[in-house]
Amino acid sequence: MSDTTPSPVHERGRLGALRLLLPFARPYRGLVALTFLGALLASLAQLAVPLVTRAVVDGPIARGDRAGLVPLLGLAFAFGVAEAALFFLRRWAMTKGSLQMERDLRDVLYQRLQRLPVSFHDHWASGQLLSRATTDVSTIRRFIGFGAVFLVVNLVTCSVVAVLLLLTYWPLGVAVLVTTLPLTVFGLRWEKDYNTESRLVQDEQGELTTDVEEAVQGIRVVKSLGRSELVFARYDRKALRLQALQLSKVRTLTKIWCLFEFHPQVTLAVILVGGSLAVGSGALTVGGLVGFVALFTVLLWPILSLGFLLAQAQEAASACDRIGELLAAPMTVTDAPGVEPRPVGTPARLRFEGVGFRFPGSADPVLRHVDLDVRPGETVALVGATGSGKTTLTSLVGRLYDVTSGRVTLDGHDVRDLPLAQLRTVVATAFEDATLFSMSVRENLTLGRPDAGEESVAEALRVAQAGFVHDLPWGLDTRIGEQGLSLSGGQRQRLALARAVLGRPSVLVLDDPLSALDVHTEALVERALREVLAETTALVVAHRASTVLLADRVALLQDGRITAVGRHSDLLAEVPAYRQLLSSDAELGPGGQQPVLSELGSR
Ligand SMILES: Nc1ncnc2c1ncn2[C@@H]1O[C@H](COP(=O)(O)OP(=O)(O)OP(=O)(O)O)[C@@H](O)[C@H]1O
Repeated sequence: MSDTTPSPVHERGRLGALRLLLPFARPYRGLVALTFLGALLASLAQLAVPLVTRAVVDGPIARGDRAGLVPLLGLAFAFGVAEAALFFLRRWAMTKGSLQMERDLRDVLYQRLQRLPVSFHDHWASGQLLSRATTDVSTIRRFIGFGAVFLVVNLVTCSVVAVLLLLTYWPLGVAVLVTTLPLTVFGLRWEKDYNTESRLVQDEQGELTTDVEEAVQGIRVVKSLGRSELVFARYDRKALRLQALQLSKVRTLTKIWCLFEFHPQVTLAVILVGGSLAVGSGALTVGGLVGFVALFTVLLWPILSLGFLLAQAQEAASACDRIGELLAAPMTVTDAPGVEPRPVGTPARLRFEGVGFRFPGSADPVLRHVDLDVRPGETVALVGATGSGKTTLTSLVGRLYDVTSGRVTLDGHDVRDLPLAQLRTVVATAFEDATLFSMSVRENLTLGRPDAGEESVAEALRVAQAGFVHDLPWGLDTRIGEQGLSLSGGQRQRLALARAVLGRPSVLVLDDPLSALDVHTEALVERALREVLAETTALVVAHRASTVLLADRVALLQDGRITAVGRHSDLLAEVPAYRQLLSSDAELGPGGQQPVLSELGSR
């Protein structure tokens, strides 16, 4: 997997990136509305208490009217009960809505990752994708389940309180508003820094995730090379960098919090001094001052929490930015508009017509003017030096990549004119690197053909000589470990082969499928495979001389061009490059391959 290509940290988005969440919130607008309504009404109920307090001080207390206290205290109690009920409503609606939105976001992201083309995955480190699909989604859920609501509610509360303060005694109200100016100026500046730092931290977390994933997946290589310490040192350097970035982020956050902590103390001092003077001069009643202070105390939590909530919003915005990059990545391999299934026979005719291919971002094409006609029922072996483009050519059949010039056809239909679902049913591929999933053997086998019956499964297992699965503890229902690591390389390869031949596809693409088998098993698999190959069209990448023997014809690929096609005995006799390739293969290969080569000459 190559390095990631996260977008550079820049001004893009900032809080505007949160717009990404709007389509996810739309289906739950009822719950969202209830959440905001509950939170707003609860805040207003809370605001009523200082107003009642002022009425109590200036009314019954000032007049010594005990009986007048009762209705006012009853009113305060009613507001308290209402606040509690609204709190419950808000928590219920908020939790339900945010968890549903989180699930939707996860689903959309997962589907997108599945549908993005292989060329996208070639350029993105898996750790970056993992951290976006897990950490970033959780960050967003925390924000929509808490921060978003209180950010809005607290801002509304602040505005309402500001108006009430101005109405209570406007000179003091203006003084309070003036003290918020530094809060706004510094807050906005640091918020910008925090945005940049959040993004850097999240990207670095993705890098670390990639390192952990690669170290775990490649544990055998690392151990056998004795490079654990080197790998750890590399990881530690990144961990240190993450720590430094986090420290810098915390420094900015601390500055923001200090500002928001310090502000209310200064403002309270201003209120007490100014308020006392106003009461002394008779411009304000004692009840008015008590109410003013009580109103201001209602503001304390909204102001104190604003720093934390803005930080949470910034992190969520960075997470939206990062997830947005995945959702906006171009879907290059898709169904053309209006494609309909077309008749494709079994076996089908596979043709490469003037095919050229260049990897995105590469200067030179890997394949040039490839013409190859594989007749129905024929098996063609692709032979070529390492890096000559064999795997790339086979990837074009099932549209893992799309040709950049020319076309690939099945029974005369351009593969791009077939629906992907149909194409990937009629074309089956077994890769050299046999990937199995954490599922039962049966689920792994029937992944591409969920409707395959017992008979087909048994037949596929026979062809791939994979009868060993019946000896597993629960037979076909045995769950195999992550990526099938609990099986040997040869066993995994045989299961992957069985998966490909299951259901007799119209075209079978085998990318050196027998490389991990011992000579004896290889011979058994080949014998059974011949039966399958007789009934299907097949393109087989062959590195080993013995695999070539499965084919009716051989195509020699050199530097992205097909330079010779023919029976392998003819090529052996007439094409020096072919002869050289196979003989160097034999010289480099184990001694066990020598007899196979002598067999080659006789065919
Ligand atoms: N995702 C990719 N992005 C850019 N270049 C790539 C990518 N995958 C392969 N290549 C390049 O394309 C060329 C052909 O690769 P390919 O894997 O098709 O060769 P191959 O003939 O199958 O090799 P081998 O026999 O070693 O499997 C190589 O030069 C390789 O470096």
